Amino acid sequence: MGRFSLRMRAVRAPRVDGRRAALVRLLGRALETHVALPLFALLLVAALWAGTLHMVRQEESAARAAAVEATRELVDTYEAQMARSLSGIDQTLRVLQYAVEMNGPGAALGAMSAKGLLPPSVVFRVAIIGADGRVLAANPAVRRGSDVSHAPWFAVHRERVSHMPFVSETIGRREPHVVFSRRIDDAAGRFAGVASVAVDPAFFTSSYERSRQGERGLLGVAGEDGVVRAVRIGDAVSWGQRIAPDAIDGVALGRDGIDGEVRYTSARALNGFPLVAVVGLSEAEQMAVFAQGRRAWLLGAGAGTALLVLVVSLVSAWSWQLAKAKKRERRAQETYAAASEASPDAFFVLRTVRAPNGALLDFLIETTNGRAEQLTGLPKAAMEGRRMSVLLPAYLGAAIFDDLAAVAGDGVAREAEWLAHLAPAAGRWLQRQVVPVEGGVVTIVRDITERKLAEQRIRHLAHHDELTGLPNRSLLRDRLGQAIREAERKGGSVGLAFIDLDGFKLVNDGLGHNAGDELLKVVGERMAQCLRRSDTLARFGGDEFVILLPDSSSDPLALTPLLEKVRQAVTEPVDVEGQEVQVSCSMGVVLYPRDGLDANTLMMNADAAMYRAKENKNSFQFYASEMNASMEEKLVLLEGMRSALDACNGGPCAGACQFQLLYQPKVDLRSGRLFGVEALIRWNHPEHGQISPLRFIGLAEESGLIVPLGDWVLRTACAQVEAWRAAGLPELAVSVNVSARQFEEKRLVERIAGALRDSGLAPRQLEVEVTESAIMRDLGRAVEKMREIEAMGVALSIDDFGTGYSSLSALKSFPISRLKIDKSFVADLAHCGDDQAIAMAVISLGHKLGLRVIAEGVETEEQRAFLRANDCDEMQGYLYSRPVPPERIAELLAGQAQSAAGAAAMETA
Ligand SMILES: Nc1nc2c(ncn2[C@@H]2O[C@H](COP(=O)(O)O[C@H]3[C@@H](O)[C@H](n4cnc5c(=O)[nH]c(N)nc54)O[C@@H]3COP(=O)(O)O)[C@@H](O)[C@H]2O)c(=O)[nH]1
Repeated sequence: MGRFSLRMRAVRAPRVDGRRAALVRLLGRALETHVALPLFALLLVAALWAGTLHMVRQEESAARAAAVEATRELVDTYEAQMARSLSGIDQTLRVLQYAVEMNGPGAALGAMSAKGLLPPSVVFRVAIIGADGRVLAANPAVRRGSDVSHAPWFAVHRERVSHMPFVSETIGRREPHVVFSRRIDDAAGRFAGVASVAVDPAFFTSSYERSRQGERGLLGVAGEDGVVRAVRIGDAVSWGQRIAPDAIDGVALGRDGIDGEVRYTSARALNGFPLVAVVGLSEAEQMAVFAQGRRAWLLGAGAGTALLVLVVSLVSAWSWQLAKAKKRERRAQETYAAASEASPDAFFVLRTVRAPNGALLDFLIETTNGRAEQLTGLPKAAMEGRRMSVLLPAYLGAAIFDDLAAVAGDGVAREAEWLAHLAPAAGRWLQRQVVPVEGGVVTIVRDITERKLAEQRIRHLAHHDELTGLPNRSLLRDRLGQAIREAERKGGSVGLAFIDLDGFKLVNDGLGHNAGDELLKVVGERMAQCLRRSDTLARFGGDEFVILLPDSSSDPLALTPLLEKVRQAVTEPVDVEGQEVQVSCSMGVVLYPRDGLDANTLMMNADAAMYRAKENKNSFQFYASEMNASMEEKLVLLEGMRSALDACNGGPCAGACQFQLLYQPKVDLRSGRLFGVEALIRWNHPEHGQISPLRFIGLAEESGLIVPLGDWVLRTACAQVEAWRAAGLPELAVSVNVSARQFEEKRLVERIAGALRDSGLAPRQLEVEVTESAIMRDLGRAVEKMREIEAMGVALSIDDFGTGYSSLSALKSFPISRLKIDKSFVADLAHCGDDQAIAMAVISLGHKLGLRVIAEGVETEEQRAFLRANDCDEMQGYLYSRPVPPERIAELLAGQAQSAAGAAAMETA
């Protein structure tokens, strides 16, 4: 039960809370001006109209009461007047009766006149009528004997004995009148005639006062028979209508039968006469003042209502707009609060704290968000409502306060980045955005540490070499520029050394790029250790390094100890992937201002000096102005080579072909038989004489010209060997050197096939010599290509074997037939144990792989003897023959053929 009731409460509570909240919301809404004000205005309008209508009703009652009272007063007055008038008329009738009785009908009027008892004849016409109905006497006089016996009023008296006066209806067209009459009896009581007074009906309504009764008031006399004897409405007097006055002695409101006007009417019976006095006041006229007042009241109330509605509408509309704006602002604040809570940025809404004179003293934290808590390590409650100077005591003198104050001052947003020093954000890069708001500023703080680190990384990458971490070309340029400016200012000197490693290519090509990279790193570190902190060692790419000595001596000799130190550091052996390698370096050195006044000139001259040093290798060379000539010389040489080749290929402006192939014989070491030749190119320059391939093959390789040049060599050699065959000389093979660039060229196989096809040479008579380094540049691709060449039936041999760093395991997979021991190992073969060991190792290795081994550069008998003794298969060298023109080979071949023929003959003999 307990659990049940608890659960019930738990279930109900939210509904009750919900209802209460809805009620509170409703009340809250009702309290909003744009709702409360119209409601209040409605009440006000209702009260205004209730008051107004009440007042109107009061006024109306008063007006109606006044009208009733006025009617009553009027009827009193009129009754009194009529009573007096009727009494006078009746008096006249009685006197007439008496005069007739006393004086007889003929003298009665005279007697009355004599006594001044006749009423004015203008209003009252007095007459005495005999029993036969003939007028006996009248005042004013009428024709004697006029007969009125047919008049109803005469008949009434004749027929009936009554001592009451009779009042006729209003009669007569031309001169309307009401006849008042009394019966005259003789002494015996018989009917003797009638005394009459005819009165103008207007007489009865002459007391009509426009000031009291208005234009449409009513004043009149009616008979008890309901027939109006005289009635006046405004100025119009009429008679004969029928009315039924129902307010005898009272006041009634209604429409009478005379003109349909609604009137307050009152009637009084006139004592002694069968007449009723009637008074009426037009309701419209009586209520006119009230109606006017009512209109004014209603207009006032209407105007008040309209004004109120207008004011309330305006205020409500304004208030509604205000409420909407507030709602929007509230929503925006809610959204802002939600967004700011979800934001990765810290927000601080800061209000300015100012001195009475307006000077900015401080900022007060109004609101902040969760991220701000993390950034400052303070809970929101501890920050909100506190001054910045309390939370950050040092901030008033710091740049951040100046920033906030500036934004609060000029309303222009500002941004800044800084490295935080205070925990918990110490060491982090922060960015602040200060934005002006009403009464303060909003500061948005973002942690940009990651971005800063990335920027630093990018900056470092942009200015440093990725492999060695040394400054790169761009940073070196910057520093060189700076050093030049500094030296210019101080009158000092700057040293610059371009360094190129000798033999690096061999390591890189032979042991692979990883080994090359390792070597570069070690050499870079060693060179850097030789320098001062203020010096810069940069890597320009490949195996090129540059040393910048900003505060250098102007004497080149003073630099030599440092350069020597660097040179020695480089030449120390390096252990690369378990293999000891050794490189050296060639350095070209320049000095500012001696060798150039700007960075470009200095770098160009250092490069030229380095190229000169490269000629000797493992040395340094100071720049001399004539060095630049060699660069130009190179260009001239290249251009000459192009046109020479063009000529050899029968180009349009072809002169004589300046290239020539010499052939160096290759002989079998045991038999001494010439079995092949190596084709070696020569350039017979018209001005410079014969130029060694050592001078131009490198340039051809560098420029790419080696490809067409090599093609020419291939075709010429094939054609030559075929020519020897065609000349009937014994068959021999020709080997052609294929440089690295040639070997990598896509169409090499196609070119070889083309040379064979075009010359008609058998593929077995052609051998392609490739250096170790050319193969090792891209081992996979090289093996693939060698297989294609082998598939054509063309032999392959490895030139200069031992000078590179061939992978011995890879050697097995090479489809080669011959290894050539480099002449550098052969030169000291007779004396140098190392070279002997190498030669023997190469011979042994070659044989183990099933290859023939040839030694080149054999110049002496000792060398030949050693090679022969160590089972070397073949040789070439000056000992047997220098490279010679084809004719000489033909002679040698012919000689050999002759000797062979002689020997055969001797054998046969
Ligand atoms: N890609 C091509 N390279 C070529 C071609 N022709 C020559 N070369 C290469 O040029 C380098 C220099 O050649 P060269 O001056 O012709 O020197 C060769 C021989 O003359 C020289 N040699 C031969 N016997 C001896 C000797 O007893 N003593 C001695 N000091 N030198 C001797 O050796 C050079 C042959 O070397 P190699 O090619 O390694 O067999 C040279 O590297 C040539 O390869 C060409 O057409 N294409």
